[in-house]
Amino acid sequence: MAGFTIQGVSKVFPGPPPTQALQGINLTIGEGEFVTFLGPSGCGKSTLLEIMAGLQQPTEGVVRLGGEEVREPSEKVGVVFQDPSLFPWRTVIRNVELGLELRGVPKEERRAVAREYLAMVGLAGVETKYPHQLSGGMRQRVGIARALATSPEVLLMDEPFGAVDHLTRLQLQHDLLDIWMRHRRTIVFVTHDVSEAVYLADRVVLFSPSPGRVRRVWNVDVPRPRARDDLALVNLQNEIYAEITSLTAERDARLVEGAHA
Ligand SMILES: Nc1ncnc2c1ncn2[C@@H]1O[C@H](COP(=O)(O)OP(=O)(O)OP(=O)(O)O)[C@@H](O)[C@H]1O
Repeated sequence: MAGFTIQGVSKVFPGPPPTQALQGINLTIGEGEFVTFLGPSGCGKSTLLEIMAGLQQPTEGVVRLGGEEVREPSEKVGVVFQDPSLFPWRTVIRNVELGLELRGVPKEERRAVAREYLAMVGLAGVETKYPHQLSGGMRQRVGIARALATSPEVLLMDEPFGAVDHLTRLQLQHDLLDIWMRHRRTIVFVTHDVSEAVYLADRVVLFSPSPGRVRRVWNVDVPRPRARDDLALVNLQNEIYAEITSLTAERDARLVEGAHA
């Protein structure tokens, strides 16, 4: 397993006009740690996650995974996006075994692994169905099983539960924690939802926008399994809401200043 070291990472998207998506990000994520990235829209959470996945290059700075510089996508990293992007013409099990198939793993072996991960995400019995026959929550579980099937050391998740209904989302959070507690892979999870960020994480990183910077980091020192109404979690949520309110007020004040300049 491996952790990340993010040193002086900035990202400018060329224009016109150029957009400074990230500026001076320094962050260390420990091996086996569960970290959530939180922040208002446009503060660079997805951009940083994509740089960590090797899908984008930083303009400045470096990201290391287990000491090695991340320059391109690697087998060590599994990625789950909001849209699981399953292939509609492949059955559920053939979607899950895709990564193993691309690596040339023999059919019997990859099928057994895919079956195991489908069972792990609570989907035993739907192997031969097609994606359109599943609910949104089930499709997202297939996406998670597919990411896990290649045994990555790290799971990077970008709003993976953003498109499912509230009750399904709570269940998926519970199941993800269950998987994490059994396998202790490093997980970095992007969300807009303060309660989700706090419930899941060992540490919550709040970003501020224009340009994206780390605003504040909180340790969530609450043992698992956690009750969602645990007083310490609720107090932490309130503290984070207050910080988001103040960063939004600061941004609005800057906009007004800019308009009067
Ligand atoms: N490919 C791109 N080209 C140009 N600008 C981009 C590109 N990708 C992102 N940006 C800009 O970079 C900034 C950060 O975007 P990013 O998607 O990383 O933010 P985010 O915090 O993940 O937002 P959201 O929560 O809405 O998904 C935004 O201003 C966005 O418009």
